[in-house]
Amino acid sequence: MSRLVVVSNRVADPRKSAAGGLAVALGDALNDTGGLWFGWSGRIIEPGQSEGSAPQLQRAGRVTLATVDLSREDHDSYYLGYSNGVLWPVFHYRLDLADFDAGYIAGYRRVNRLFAQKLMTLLHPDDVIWVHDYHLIPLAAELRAMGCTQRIGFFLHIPLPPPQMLAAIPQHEWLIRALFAYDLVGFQSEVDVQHFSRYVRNEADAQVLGEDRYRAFGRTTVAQAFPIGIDVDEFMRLSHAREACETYDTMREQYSRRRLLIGVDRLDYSKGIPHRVRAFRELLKHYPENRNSATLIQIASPTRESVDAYADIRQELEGLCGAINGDYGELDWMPVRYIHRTVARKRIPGLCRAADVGLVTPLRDGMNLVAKEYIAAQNPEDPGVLVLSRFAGAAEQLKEALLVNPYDVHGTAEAIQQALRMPLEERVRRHQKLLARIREHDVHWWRRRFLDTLAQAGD
Ligand SMILES: O=P(O)(O)OC[C@H]1O[C@H](O[C@H]2O[C@H](CO)[C@@H](O)[C@H](O)[C@H]2O)[C@H](O)[C@@H](O)[C@@H]1O
Ligand SMILES: O=c1ccn([C@@H]2O[C@H](COP(=O)(O)OP(=O)(O)O)[C@@H](O)[C@H]2O)c(=O)[nH]1
Repeated sequence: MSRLVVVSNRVADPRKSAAGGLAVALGDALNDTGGLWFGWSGRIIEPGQSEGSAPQLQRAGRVTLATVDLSREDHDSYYLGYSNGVLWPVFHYRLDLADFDAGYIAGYRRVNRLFAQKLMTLLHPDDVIWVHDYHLIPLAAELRAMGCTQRIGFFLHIPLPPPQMLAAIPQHEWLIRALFAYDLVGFQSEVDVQHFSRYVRNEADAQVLGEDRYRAFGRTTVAQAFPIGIDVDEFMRLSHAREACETYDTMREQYSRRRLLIGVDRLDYSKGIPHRVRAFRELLKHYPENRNSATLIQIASPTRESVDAYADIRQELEGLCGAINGDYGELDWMPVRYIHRTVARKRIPGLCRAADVGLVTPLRDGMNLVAKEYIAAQNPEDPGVLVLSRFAGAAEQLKEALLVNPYDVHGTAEAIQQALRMPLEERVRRHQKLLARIREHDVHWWRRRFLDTLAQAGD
């Protein structure tokens, strides 16, 4: 059997918990198959420190982790600059936040070449290589230029914007051309595939060879949607572990007379947290029965703090939460509990189960695994209600959630009120359907379907 080689910017020990959907999902997928997981070590070498030449290898159960360090200059231009200052905002439809500083692209190319060079030394002839996310779009092109003939697949965890928006990136053509060095390109949702298809037909004169195959730039690739899932059984086991039960008991005890709403996100502008908090304020304003009762716990895990837009959103959110607590808080009740820390993954199921309403309202999101975790954590006999943005990739699958437009603050407040008032019978009915769907399309299904399609692509 071929060995699976996974490549992603972020690498995490799959036996330990991680914040961030990609690390969680890849850990779950690799735990199934074993293999090699290659990427950045998370360490930055400051000027004057020496850079090791070979990747560092570490055994983690059935998985070998192979990581490389990055120099400060490479980290800043490749990770903070081009990946998170250009690609992340544009791919999340935020042209206004993109920083098209010409300097970043050189670092992005350099790190992709460095990854390719280091990875080449570890490859076996029959390996199957699976590259992940926007940090590494040109990796296959670099590997091919170095003589790599193995099958290579790519999965984009974030949305692909419409062609006109993509075209705002000065290197858009180079990026899409680079995707054709892969045998298979996977997206989270059908909308993303449509955007890819429109781009390559209109901007690159691609020939469409059957439903999913495209020929352009002298190469053929297959493009399809593979919505990522969670490991439902593992998450349910986590829900019954000691830490989750303790968290659940504490929350239920503290909020026994109150209704609890939960949001769990990285503090990213794509997650729509300020819009959500405004919708919660609207709820308190228009439905006074929720005052002194409904409490929003918002976990906002720190992320990419040296990128300006992330510092701005933190300030905005802190101001908003403070204002709502000032306006509506009582001596014995604060409407918003805002926690700017990463909460250990083992605590997440207990928090979700204790909450009457799960708020997942990104302005744009590739998938959003928290939406699926919220469903998996519920008590099937008395489940909470998921309020989900129509702009999360998860909305294509989770139609029985209460779907909202997060820009419509008043409409979102109405949906929250509907969730708080929903009768038990309707909650159970919706939850059963949602649970069946996340079970059917879980993380194992995602991995199998992608790798089976990759095995056939290019035949
Ligand atoms: O590695 P970081 O810079 O700390 O960021 C964490 C991850 O964020 C993004 O996650 C995406 O992948 C999830 C799983 O497919 C998906 O549910 C979510 O919608 C995406 O935002 C990013 O794409 C990853 O590369 C980061 O590791
Ligand atoms: O404080 C936190 C915040 C998030 N997460 C986990 O990080 C992942 C976030 O994935 P998602 O796809 O929702 O969004 P991303 O952060 O990858 O954009 C989920 O598994 C969360 O349970 C966590 O363990 N602790």
